[in-house]
Amino acid sequence: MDLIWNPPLHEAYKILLSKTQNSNEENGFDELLAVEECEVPVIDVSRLEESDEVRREECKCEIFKACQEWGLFQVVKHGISNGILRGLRVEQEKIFKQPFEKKSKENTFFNFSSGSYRWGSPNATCIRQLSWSEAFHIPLTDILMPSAGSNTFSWRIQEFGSQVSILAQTLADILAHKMGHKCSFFEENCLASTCYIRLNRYPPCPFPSQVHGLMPHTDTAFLTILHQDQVRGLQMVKDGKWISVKPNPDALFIIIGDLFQAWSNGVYKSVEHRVVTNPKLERFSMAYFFCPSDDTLIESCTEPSLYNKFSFGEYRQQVRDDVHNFGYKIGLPNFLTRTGTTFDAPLQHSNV
Ligand SMILES: O=C(O)CCC(=O)C(=O)O
Ligand SMILES: [Fe+2]
Repeated sequence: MDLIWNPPLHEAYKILLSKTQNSNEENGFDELLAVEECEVPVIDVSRLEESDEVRREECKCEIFKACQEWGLFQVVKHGISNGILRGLRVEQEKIFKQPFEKKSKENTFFNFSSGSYRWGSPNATCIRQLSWSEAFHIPLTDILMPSAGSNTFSWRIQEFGSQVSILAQTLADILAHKMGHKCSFFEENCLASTCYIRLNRYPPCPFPSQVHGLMPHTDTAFLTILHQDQVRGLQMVKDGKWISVKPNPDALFIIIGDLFQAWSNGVYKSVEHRVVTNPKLERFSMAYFFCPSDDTLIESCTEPSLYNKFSFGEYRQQVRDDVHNFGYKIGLPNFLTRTGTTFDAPLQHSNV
């Protein structure tokens, strides 16, 4: 029997799962678990604070290279203390271990906007689109409002958010500078109140080789700063192949998102990633999405542009519409210009 805090994933997926078992659809499913493990680039960002310009430049070049070649890398010596990370992790566990009924009424019990609590894949039409997970996707504006009240949870979120936002601004400035833009764009448009925090929980899954924890997707933000626990699960595409990302408790993982790919005109890679489940262990992760306000216009910083201009709000709406209509996000391919090359859209979940 499911624990009272688990969302009813079994019940919701019963029909799709039994159809698959009867039709042997899983034979056509790529092997989720037998994926090679790999250590993604590790960058010591404490060098950015050093007085030696050569050391600072060396670090910036590593960041630039990782964003072009990987789209996902880890930073160590990032200055965010273990206390802050552990503090939020404790609160995260507490909030997920509330009864499902209570979590579903997030606007009543936790003062979050409705729609902040998400579970599974409500629009899935096939087994590949299922996600065995639940999440609180929280606009930071909800936490910063005076009406949010002061409780340990919101205090921990604010503490984490304010620290990682400094790291996000620093990385974004380096990436802008490397594209020849010494601009205040990020400082002006990506504010504390326009960013999002997403807390993920992946309950143990009885069908780990068939069902994703989080279906393949790219992140919508400029960049994501991710902290994951020791339980393996994150995988990314590298050179057309899925590889498993080794957890590192000392690191924060940086993931380039769609907005940076569009802004950099394809130089920085919004990398496709997914999470696989574990049959016995639950897994937690927390993500900070570095985003601008909805009216911010995103346009390529070089010509000819691969993508048509769009506002962040327009992009988010398109993602929501696609998820509603097709069960997955299409993302940047919707905005390609004639110059932009066409490619097959991967199946996506929505993190907007
Ligand atoms: O749980 C993870 O490791 C990744 C989460 C993720 O990709 C997301 O929230 O967008
Ligand atoms: Fe993601």
